[in-house]
Amino acid sequence: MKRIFLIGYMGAGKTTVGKVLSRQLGLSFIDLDHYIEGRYHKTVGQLFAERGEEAFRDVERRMLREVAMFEDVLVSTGGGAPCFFDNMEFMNEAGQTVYLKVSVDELAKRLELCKTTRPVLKGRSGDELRAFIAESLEKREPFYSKASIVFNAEEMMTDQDVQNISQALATLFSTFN
Ligand SMILES: Nc1ncnc2c1ncn2[C@@H]1O[C@H](COP(=O)(O)OP(=O)(O)O)[C@@H](O)[C@H]1O
Ligand SMILES: O=C(O)C1=C[C@@H](OP(=O)(O)O)[C@@H](O)[C@H](O)C1
Ligand SMILES: [Mg+2]
Repeated sequence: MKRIFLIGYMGAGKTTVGKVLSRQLGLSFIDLDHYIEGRYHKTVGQLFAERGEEAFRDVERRMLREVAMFEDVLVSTGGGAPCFFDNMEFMNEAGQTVYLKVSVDELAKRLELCKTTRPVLKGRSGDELRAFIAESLEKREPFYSKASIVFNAEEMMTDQDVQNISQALATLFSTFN
């Protein structure tokens, strides 16, 4: 039985890479944000606006435990998920965690283009956006770095990169199973 959690900052590519990697590994794919949106019939933006971040984190915590009941699955989490409650320890016990690591400059570049769907970044741009990313990434890094595998995701993932992650995961699974 395989269960993988992709973690990392907003814009690291968890949703994008997760889809490809799950196919490569023959696993079902779940994006935790999309799962929450389906269960609550609301977007993440609406949940933040209507209930606030604290309530969203509680929903996220519960939905993470729900998807972790599934077997042979790859779960792409939201960027904040590993950094609240004991979620990171929980994921490490439930499966293998893979941190997609990307620099502040690259994240700022990517997120400038797709920040509207991310309530945490609302109203920030340019230097302010970059400074916000730098500060929050520093706080989150200690959680992310508890992952079983840290992968440099600075550049657009090539097929070879996906192969490399798959290979590293296969080695880990053979160690643990
Ligand atoms: N490896 C990558 N290299 C360059 N851009 C990427 C990469 N992965 C994702 N992107 C782009 O970055 C943005 C955020 O990707 P997404 O998969 O939604 O990230 P996350 O789920 O980690 O927040 C998207 O516009 C996507 O096209
Ligand atoms: O980092 C965060 O606090 C968040 C990341 C988002 O997911 P992505 O990392 O997929 O953008 C989403 O869960 C929500 O907007 C909050
Ligand atoms: Mg995502």
